[in-house]
Amino acid sequence: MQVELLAKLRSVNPVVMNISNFVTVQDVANGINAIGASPIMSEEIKEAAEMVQMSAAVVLNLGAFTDEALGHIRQTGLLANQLHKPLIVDPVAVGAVAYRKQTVADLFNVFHPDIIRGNAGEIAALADVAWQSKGVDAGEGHADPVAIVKKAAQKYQTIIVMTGETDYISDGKQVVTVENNTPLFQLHVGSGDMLSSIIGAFAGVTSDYFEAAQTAAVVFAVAGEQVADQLPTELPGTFAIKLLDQLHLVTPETVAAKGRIKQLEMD
Ligand SMILES: Nc1ncnc2c1ncn2[C@@H]1O[C@H](COP(=O)(O)OP(=O)(O)OP(=O)(O)O)[C@@H](O)[C@H]1O
Ligand SMILES: Cc1ncsc1CCO
Ligand SMILES: [Mg+2]
Repeated sequence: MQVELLAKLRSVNPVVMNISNFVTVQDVANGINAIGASPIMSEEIKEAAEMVQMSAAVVLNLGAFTDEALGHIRQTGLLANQLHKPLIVDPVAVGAVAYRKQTVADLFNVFHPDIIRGNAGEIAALADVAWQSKGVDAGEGHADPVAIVKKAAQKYQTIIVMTGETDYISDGKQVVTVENNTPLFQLHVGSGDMLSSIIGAFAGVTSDYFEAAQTAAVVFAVAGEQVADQLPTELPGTFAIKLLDQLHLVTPETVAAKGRIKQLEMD
């Protein structure tokens, strides 16, 4: 983890292009803005080339796409690869809906994601590991998270961020964990979507995507934990508002002091 990346992000203010979902689009745009990057959302294929070109990173959220949108998603992913822009994919509910799993497999035949961010149910599904996903939520499973995240990273030759009570981040060889967090994240629909796009913001200011993914995960988790510490009880609405505030206020020094990030020993 390089906390200095947070200062760099804020000085560069990278443009992050998103194909988002209608459920969480506002939170995602505000999350990108609050951390110190510049969001732009797109729904039109005719602007894809120009918009990918002007962006520092591209995030494809597969939360609620139509058949028509798939052409745009496909083209944008392909352009991101061709123009060497970091490409982040959030494979929402890919463990719960077979159509989505097939769609993601088809998309990954067209373009290559540099980073995939999902919950345990989503990453287990991508890794072909048995798991009981539940809608957009992680659901239940017993497989070893370290094995899942490594298998997914190896299968797709990419960086995987698997979020949950502990976040697991792997490049297929190494695995890093982030233990900060608060259950309040789960009471706010779109916490994961926000993180996926914030990962894009970090990947927009470094060519080391493993580093970008780890730093984004720990910054986001520390900000959420700081908010939870200020609340007298579980207040999901207040949490959502204050999370935006804290993404803006959180400093590299606080993240360095409070971040519980560990590199696991691999055999
Ligand atoms: N049980 C938990 N306890 C604490 N923090 C959690 C827990 N589950 C997830 N988180 C944190 O919540 C954030 C979002 O991750 P999550 O796994 O919930 O994504 P998601 O399921 O895709 O969310 P969404 O679909 O609402 O966008 C991450 O920062 C993650 O670390
Ligand atoms: C609830 C929900 N449904 C489709 S996308 C979404 C937001 C979480 O990704
Ligand atoms: Mg999600």
